[in-house]
Formats: sequence, structure tokens, C-alpha cells
Amino acid sequence: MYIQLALDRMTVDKAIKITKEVNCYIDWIEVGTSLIKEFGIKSIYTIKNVFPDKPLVADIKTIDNAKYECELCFEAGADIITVMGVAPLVTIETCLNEAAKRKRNIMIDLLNVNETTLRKLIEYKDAIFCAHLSKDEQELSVSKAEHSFDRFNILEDRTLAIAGGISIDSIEKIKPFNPLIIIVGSAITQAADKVKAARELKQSILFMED
Ligand SMILES: O=C([C@H](O)CO)[C@H](O)[C@H](O)COP(=O)(O)O
Repeated sequence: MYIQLALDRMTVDKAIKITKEVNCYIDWIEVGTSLIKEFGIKSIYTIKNVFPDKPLVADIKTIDNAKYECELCFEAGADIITVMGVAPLVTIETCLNEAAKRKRNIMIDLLNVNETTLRKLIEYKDAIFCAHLSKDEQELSVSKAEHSFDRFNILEDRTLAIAGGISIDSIEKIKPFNPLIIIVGSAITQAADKVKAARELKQSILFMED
């Protein structure tokens, strides 16, 4: 199981500083939506240049204008871009094609996707699927303890990522879904001791996989 470090709601310099500190405990880097919105596509380019060997996910959350947004992100150095599962299928297929042309990949964010759509999306066998509890739901409505990823069971033979308030306390709960990637933002980036938080998370994953 890989840890994708989500870098959100901070400056690019701070994102680089935190990533350097926890680099040995994380596997993939996510340039968060908030960084892309606040600092632009340049944030992808800058971060990829500092960490050229780590897979970089640009969390652009494309919902339209797929070719243009894919070109921007892939040319800036992204290995994977995110597209919203609620987008028109033509948008998702364009992202898949743009990624395939460059031997890169896409992550389909399943935020607010209903079961009918989910069943259509499953056909995209090469994509990574991200079961996601949104920031707004985490902070304003749904309790993390009550939130269930059960409806994503039908994705069992697809590559799965899980995101949204993931911390060391979530590991047991998400283990049955066997995700390839867990996306962790604030549990590391907002921790008083970020290195300790990242180390403990990595150790608990390694322990679980033993
Ligand atoms: O995708 C994200 C969210 O929508 C904000 O853009 C975050 O990267 C994701 O939720 C991980 O962050 P945490 O929830 O802080 O772990």
C-alpha cells in the first residue's frame, strides 16, 4: 500500500519543505487542488523538479476541458491527473486517451458518484479509482466515524485509492478494501510532528502488510 501525500492549503515552499521532511515515508506526491488553484500549474512543475523520482499526482479535479487541462498538467510533469467521476464520460475518456498517449495515468475521483455512474466507470480498467470523503463533508456534515466506503466494494479488482481525512486510526477500517494507495493530507501536513506522523503511518501499513 502506497502513501500519497496530499499537499493542500499551504504555499509551494511549505509544500516542498514538508515533503523533504517526510520524503522517506511517503511514496507518491499529490499537488493538491488548492495549490493548483492558488499558485497555478507552475506549482506542479516546481514540485516535480524538486522530487523527480516520486510519482506526482496533479489533483486538478477536471470536470470539463479535458484535453487542455491534461496537456497543462502532463507537460508540467504530472504522472497522474485527477478527473471527476461525475464528469461527462467523454471528458473522462479524453483524459484516459491523453494519459495513454504519454504512458501516464488518471485517477477518477468518485466524489458524489451514484451507483449507476459507478457501474459505467468500472469499464475504465486502466484508471485508478479514488473513493473520497470530501473536505466539506469531513468538516461540515458527515462524521468520519460514520462514513462508509462499503458501496465501493464493487471496485474490488480495480486499482483503488482512498482519500478524505485518512489517518493512522483509519487503517483498520480501510484494510478490507485493499487500496493500492491511501491519500493522506492533514494527518501529516497539519501534525505538530509531521515526521513522526508519517513514520507511524508507514510503520502501521508495513505491520499490517506483514
Ligand atoms: O482531495 C482533497 C480535498 O478534496 C481537498 O482538495 C485532499 O487532497 C484529500 O482529501 C486528502 O486530504 P485530507 O483529507 O486532509 O487527508
